[in-house]
Amino acid sequence: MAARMAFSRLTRSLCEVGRSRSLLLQSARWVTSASKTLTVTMDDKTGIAEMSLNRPPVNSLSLEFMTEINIALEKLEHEKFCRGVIITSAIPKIFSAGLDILEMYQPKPERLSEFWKTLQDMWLLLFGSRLTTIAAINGHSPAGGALVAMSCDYRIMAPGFNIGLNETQLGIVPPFWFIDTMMHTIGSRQTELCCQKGLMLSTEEAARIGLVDKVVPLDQIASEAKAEMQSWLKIPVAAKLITKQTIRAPILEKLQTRQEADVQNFCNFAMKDSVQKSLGMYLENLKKKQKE
Ligand SMILES: CC/C=C\C/C=C\CCCC/C=C/C(=O)SCCNC(=O)CCNC(=O)[C@H](O)C(C)(C)COP(=O)(O)OP(=O)(O)OC[C@H]1O[C@@H](n2cnc3c(N)ncnc32)[C@H](O)[C@@H]1OP(=O)(O)O
Repeated sequence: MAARMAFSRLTRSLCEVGRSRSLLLQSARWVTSASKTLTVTMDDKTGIAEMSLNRPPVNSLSLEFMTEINIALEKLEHEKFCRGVIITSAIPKIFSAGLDILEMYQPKPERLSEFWKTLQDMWLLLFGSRLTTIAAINGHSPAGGALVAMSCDYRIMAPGFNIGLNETQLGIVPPFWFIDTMMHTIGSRQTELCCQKGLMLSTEEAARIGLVDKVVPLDQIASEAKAEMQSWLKIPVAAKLITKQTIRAPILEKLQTRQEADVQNFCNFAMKDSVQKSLGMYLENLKKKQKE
């Protein structure tokens, strides 16, 4: 089943190489989508796209923001000239603060399930992408931010920031597919240590356990991400993609086959009084911290 899905995805990807050129294409470097919160540019010469997250103050992932990201990811996935995407942040010192906690705190039930479904879709698109994906982590990257980074093929991070799945610190549980993504990246023992304690690791600690692949100074992160991408793009595309899909298909399939149940579990869990109380206290502490 997994192999069949991987194969049909690959076939679809390769078929797209026959399609006509996008009308949006005007010059070597073009903007495929630009809004206040998301800019996606594509270099037609290299096939490298850059997706820059820009939702102040902290790039937290709201329903609308993730919808925008998903549309952009799908567009790139289907753009025949695109071969890789670098994901980074336009906000100084923050890659992404993870899920927008306000979406989970005192939510409207319908919106809450939509929110979760959109997050699932974002992960499925990114983790299952045919493109080579590199996270240029130029700021803090807790929880959902770490998920975005871990879903990429390669992570480059600047020193002075933190990354990790800190959910338990908020009194919430990292969903199984967050954990699976981390296990895929750093193995099960390190994942257990990191997830149970909700550790936020420094860049150097993250690099030591393989959560981050390369540490480079902040001012070199963009150029380093491009150089790294060039080296990935030299590998024969089909061989690289089939290898990626072989490794990732079972992990993707685990969520694909229980997406509905996962939405239901999440909504039930998030609506619990105890969880709402934890989220409320966490939000209050975040605000207090600002005043101190
Ligand atoms: C089947 C499933 C079963 C069960 C699942 C159950 C539960 C679901 C788990 C879901 C998984 C959750 C994933 C997540 O991503 S949860 C979010 C985790 N994120 C964090 O904990 C980060 C919190 N933020 C910070 O640590 C800092 O803000 C940060 C990013 C280091 C930046 O610091 P700083 O520059 O000093 O900025 P401030 O802290 O002053 O923040 C500015 C402003 O932003 C607000 N804010 C920060 N983070 C968030 C956020 N994640 N969501 C919403 N809002 C956020 C903060 O409150 C400030 O707001 P203000 O109004 O005061 O300006």
